[in-house]
Amino acid sequence: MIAQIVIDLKASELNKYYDYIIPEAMQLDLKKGMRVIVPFGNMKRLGYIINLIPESTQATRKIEKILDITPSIDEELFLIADYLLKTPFSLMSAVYQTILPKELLLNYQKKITILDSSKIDDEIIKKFNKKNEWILTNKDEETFYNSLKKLKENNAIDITTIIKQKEVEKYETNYKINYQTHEKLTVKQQLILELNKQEITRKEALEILSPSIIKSLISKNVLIPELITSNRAVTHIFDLEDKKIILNSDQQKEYEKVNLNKYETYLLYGVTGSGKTEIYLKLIEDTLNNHKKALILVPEIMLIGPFAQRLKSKFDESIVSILHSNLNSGQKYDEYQKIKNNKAKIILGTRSAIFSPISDLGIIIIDEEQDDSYIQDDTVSYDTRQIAQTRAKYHQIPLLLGSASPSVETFYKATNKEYKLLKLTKRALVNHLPNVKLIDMREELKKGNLTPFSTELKSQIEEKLSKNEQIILFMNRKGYSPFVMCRHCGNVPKCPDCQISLTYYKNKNILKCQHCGYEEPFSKECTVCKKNTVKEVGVGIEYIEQELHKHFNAKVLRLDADTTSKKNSHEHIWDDFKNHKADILLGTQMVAKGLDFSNVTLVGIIMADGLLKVPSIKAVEKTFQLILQASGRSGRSKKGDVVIQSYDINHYAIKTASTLNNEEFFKQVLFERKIQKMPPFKKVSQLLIEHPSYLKTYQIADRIKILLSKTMIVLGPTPSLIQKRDNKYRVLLTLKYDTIDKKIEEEINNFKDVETKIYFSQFATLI
Ligand SMILES: Nc1ncnc2c1ncn2[C@@H]1O[C@H](COP(=O)(O)OP(=O)(O)OP(=O)(O)O)[C@@H](O)[C@H]1O
Ligand SMILES: [Zn+2]
Repeated sequence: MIAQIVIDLKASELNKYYDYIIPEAMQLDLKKGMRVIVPFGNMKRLGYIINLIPESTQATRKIEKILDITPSIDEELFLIADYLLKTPFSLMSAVYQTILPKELLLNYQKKITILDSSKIDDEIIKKFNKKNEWILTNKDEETFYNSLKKLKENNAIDITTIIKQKEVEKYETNYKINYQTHEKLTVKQQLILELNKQEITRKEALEILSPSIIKSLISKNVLIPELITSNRAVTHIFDLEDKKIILNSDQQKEYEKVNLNKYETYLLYGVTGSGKTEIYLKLIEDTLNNHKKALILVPEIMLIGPFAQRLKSKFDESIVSILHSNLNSGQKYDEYQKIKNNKAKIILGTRSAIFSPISDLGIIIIDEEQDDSYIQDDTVSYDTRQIAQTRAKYHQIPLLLGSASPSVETFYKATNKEYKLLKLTKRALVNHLPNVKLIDMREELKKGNLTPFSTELKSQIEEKLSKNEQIILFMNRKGYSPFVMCRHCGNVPKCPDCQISLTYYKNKNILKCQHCGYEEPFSKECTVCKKNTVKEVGVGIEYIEQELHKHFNAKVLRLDADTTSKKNSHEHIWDDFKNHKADILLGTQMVAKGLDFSNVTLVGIIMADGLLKVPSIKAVEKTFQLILQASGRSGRSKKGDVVIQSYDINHYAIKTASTLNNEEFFKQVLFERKIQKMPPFKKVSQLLIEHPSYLKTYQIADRIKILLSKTMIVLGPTPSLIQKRDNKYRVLLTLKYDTIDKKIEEEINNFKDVETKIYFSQFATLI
């Protein structure tokens, strides 16, 4: 028997199957979808078994080791992989890496051992440890590549590959306490018997006893150690709540339209605060009663806490599994095992949880379906909603997309009956949507108001504070100011890699690139003219925070990427604000959606038009959605207000959002998209072409344009926002089409060489 294998190495030249002989002894155990170790060139590598075939003339080498007891890639994951591989330029190895949890991938290390030390230079000898071994770091591999190659040829050293699974089960020690002892114990040793417990973890024991006492207790057979698998469970800081809710008649009517035994995509389109979550919970309950499992996706970590609280309060905590990027790899591994072993019945996670190995899946719910974070546009690119459809179809179950401001594409499909539309038009706890005021900030300037708060917003903040009600302020610009400039010569410090202006952070006194994270210390001295005249331009969230303290006597919590880098910080901020430990929550888009604080009666959107200026084909759509979502945080259980500040009050996205008029927005945006040949009418992708010569970059782009124009609309070439990077010029082509053939990949690859790099962005997210 022969196995066709994809090797775990990301390179387009290796993007094919390799045939390997299956040794006699493995024939019974080996199955399609298992991970194995194979020799590849002069190294060892992880491989995925894609096919088993009777014979092959290509196969000369043997599989060395099987890593799985049951296949890691099952029938359903293969289906998803096939789907992902239809996208041009997707690599097999990258696709399998994406659909499997990272914790199942392997770490490769090269180990050098000395065969003949007389042939080796001192500089290299120094690198070896006492055991005469040297484990290469990535840097070592680069630096010493040539010398090591020579030494190997001269038989001075041997090179072997060590392969380790990145994460494995963790064990810890538990002690059983033996009360039947006849040993004489000291006073301190006696402590353990006063606990009145059958067993104790080593950690707990160490809190009351010293290691030496524990040791002597073990020798006296009072403590009996045993190894248990440690549970690196995800912990929460919130308390469980006791909320019993009966669906109101509107909710009940829409809930009943969902058929759990049939594949169908639904859009639950309900105004903010209409109680979509309650419908989800009811459907999850029904799914569990059917002995099936539920998968729920939320767009960002901020929403995990609130949702986990609802789930864990309503259902048995132990059947809920949680997956997001803020978990450490041990926790992820344990959650993955919990799902694989069928212990988890409800799986709540962010984007990549869509690939969780769930058998007997009964429903998939995607909350805030309009959110961009459901799209990954990297080496592997996918729209989570489409993967969810593939899974729902496979299991013949419903996919429920929920939103108060659906994406234009989803809304279009729902109105064309491709999706079933469920609608909630009223809030659950109050009779009205909030009262919205749109403020023209140009008028404020004319009146001489130079603060970031309009007179209206200021007086509303004062009023709410005096009533002890809470306020959410939304500001989508990070840092203290979006850039700094020398007032003398006009120089603007830029990122050396991306050529994008650096954002100023006053607290840390640094300049930082929003694109790649590059940082440098801020200095008032201009690098060009050497005068001390560098100053900030424009305002960001840090500045707003400082101004809030200046103008109001209120406790402020800030929620953005910079205040949430620590573990559980999202949950702390959410919990603190919920318990009224602060009056004002100031944040980026993290505060805009999904959150349900009953005491918030005012939402202020500091700079609504700033959203329009984001370089994205979806800027208009996103502006509308974010304003509508943010407004929706106000007045959810008592009368509420919203103040939207903007320098451009006439743009239709801002106008329709300020009247909470989704229908009018969709009418206008669909009209515009139709003329512009944009989604949902055409698909839009991009190609990025990079070359060291300016002229050549454009020439190549033009030739590709001519080639592709036979089958699609091609716009460009236009310079990318990051015009030059790593000494290469960058230009973009925009492609508009109905379907794209994987074959264009081959044609375009013909243009690639050592100097020419070409990248494909399926969802046109390159800048
Ligand atoms: N039938 C009901 N009876 C009592 N309270 C309800 C009911 N339905 C919803 N609620 C309450 O109304 C509030 C809003 O509900 P929920 O957070 O589910 O809204 P949502 O539709 O998800 O809103 P958003 O889109 O703004 O996130 C919650 O506090 C919820 O507990
Ligand atoms: Zn950068």
